[in-house]
Amino acid sequence: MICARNLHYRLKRKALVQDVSFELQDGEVLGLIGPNGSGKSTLLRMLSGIFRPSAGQVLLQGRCLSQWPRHEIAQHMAFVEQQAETHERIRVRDAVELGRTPWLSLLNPWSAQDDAIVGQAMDALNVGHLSQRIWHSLSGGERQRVHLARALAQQPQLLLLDEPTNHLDIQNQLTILRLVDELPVSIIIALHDLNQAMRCDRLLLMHEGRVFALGPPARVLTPDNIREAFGVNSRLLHDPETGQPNLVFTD
Ligand SMILES: Nc1ncnc2c1ncn2[C@@H]1O[C@H](COP(=O)(O)OP(=O)(O)OP(=O)(O)O)[C@@H](O)[C@H]1O
Repeated sequence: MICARNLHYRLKRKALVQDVSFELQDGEVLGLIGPNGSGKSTLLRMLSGIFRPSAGQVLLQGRCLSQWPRHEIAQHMAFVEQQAETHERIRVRDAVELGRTPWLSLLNPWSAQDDAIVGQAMDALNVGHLSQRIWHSLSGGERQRVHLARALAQQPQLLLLDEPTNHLDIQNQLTILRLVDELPVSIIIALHDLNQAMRCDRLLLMHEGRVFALGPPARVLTPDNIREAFGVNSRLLHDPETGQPNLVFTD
């Protein structure tokens, strides 16, 4: 689906991301974890094509991202940034409809099918009741859900999500995590909550711009890795009823 080959990103003389390589399989959910400033957002921006790598390559379906026309990238992947902004005075329904832009052309004008796709995306994120509200009047969590609805309306095969549960109350966090579990697309999701990260198929743990560990959650979220990367002690407990693993932390 998407492949990072020896990606580097330098700003002036500072290396923000160094030598990151991995390959995402179709349908896989890869969790991106790491302390503040470890390079997660910078990596996501390179994968989305917003940042051009200083060295290395992003391959989308085997072809270098820099060779893809912008609208074709948008037909394949959608990116929900951490503090995504949008135009002033735009209504929520219009913001979600923007997700259909990559699919529209003179030969392919807006149709009832586009209306239906937008409606489904709004229902999935529970923002239908906000349809006529001005985007700027929304709360942080409502904005986050509208951005996610816009990304779903884009019908991508790959979703890049930068801390999508930020700002959300617990019910909406669980809604997003359930969507991530159920959507039949590949997903790369940056998360700070390590217990939420445990639901991913694989985890990429970043530390100081580099890959510190990559693999299944149980192999990445070890007490040693957590201590070295985050500087905290942890223990894995199991829920007595469900048997689900749960990390608890001490400093
Ligand atoms: N425009 C910039 N100028 C200077 N340094 C920058 C710039 N943008 C990012 N950085 C630095 O690059 C490093 C990586 O930032 P990045 O936002 O990718 O980290 P992150 O892992 O996403 O952090 P967080 O968990 O806090 O969101 C940080 O040290 C950050 O301060």
